[in-house]
Amino acid sequence: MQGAISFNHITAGDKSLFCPKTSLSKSGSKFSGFKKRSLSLSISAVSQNVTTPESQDALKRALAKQAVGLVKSGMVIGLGTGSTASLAIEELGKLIRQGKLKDVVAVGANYQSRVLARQFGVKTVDLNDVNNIDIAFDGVDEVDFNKNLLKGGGAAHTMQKVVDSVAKECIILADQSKVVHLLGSIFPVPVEVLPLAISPVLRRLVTLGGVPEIRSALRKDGPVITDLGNMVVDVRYVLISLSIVLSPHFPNGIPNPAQLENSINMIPGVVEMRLNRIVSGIATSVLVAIQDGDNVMVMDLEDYVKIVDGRTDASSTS
Ligand SMILES: O=C(CO)[C@H](O)[C@H](O)COP(=O)(O)O
Repeated sequence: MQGAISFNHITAGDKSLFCPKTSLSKSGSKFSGFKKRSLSLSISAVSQNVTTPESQDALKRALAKQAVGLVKSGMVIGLGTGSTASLAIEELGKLIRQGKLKDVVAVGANYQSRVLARQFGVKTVDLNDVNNIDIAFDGVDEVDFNKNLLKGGGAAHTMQKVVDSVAKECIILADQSKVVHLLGSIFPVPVEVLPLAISPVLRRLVTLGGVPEIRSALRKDGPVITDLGNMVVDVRYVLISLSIVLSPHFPNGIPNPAQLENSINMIPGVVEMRLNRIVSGIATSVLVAIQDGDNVMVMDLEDYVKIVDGRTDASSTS
């Protein structure tokens, strides 16, 4: 059947999870311990929209469970920030409390992950106390089909990038609402900036074609100040909507994330922005969770893209 892909059915706890037959890990051990049976997935699953916060939470929970299933005793784990990474920390804590994992320590990228780790019984160490990180888990605001990542919705991207890049393996957890054709389609690009350099940086961002806005805090007057004491500027690339002429399907978004990341990170006063895929010891894996009727499925981004491509072919031939 065109657009269909074969999956293994994985049962984990009280939820039904699914994953593709392809392994996510070079070690090939990712899905050990799960019960498998075969399943055929219709392309209709990827066209469903995640519309309720409840269904999105279910996808994030499934991603979290899948991710911590990769952890082995004795590992050093990198903890990202955001609601998805927080669920992974909670699930990791459960496995440690149940005695299924021993001697696991974690490096939290930010205050949020360190606080949650302590709350859920995950021992934390400083990044400077470890020689390497075995696996890092992190959420994402947008991910494109080439694993380019737009992060920083929680103003935490600078240290996340450091932790993720130190990790031998970095697993990005994306519910299906996060997968986009072009980065910047939904979210602005967050740039962490030294407060004393804010004006010159804003001017340079404008010359690069962006429309920058200093991020304001919600429950504090004035700007968001990051864990590192800096400001965050959110940049929209409305001018890039000129790409509508070249690419009518993607009226907005960033055609070349690596180039834009390099240009912005070269501006003096910019601490960090994060668009480009992470190049670490082992290539980043992106797990995507999708809703298929009552079931939640978790798969590699590559397999998700295959399904989307199937949908494209099917509609273009109908
Ligand atoms: O980059 C981040 C924080 O700076 C988060 O990973 C990103 O915002 C995703 O968050 P969530 O899992 O809550 O959707």
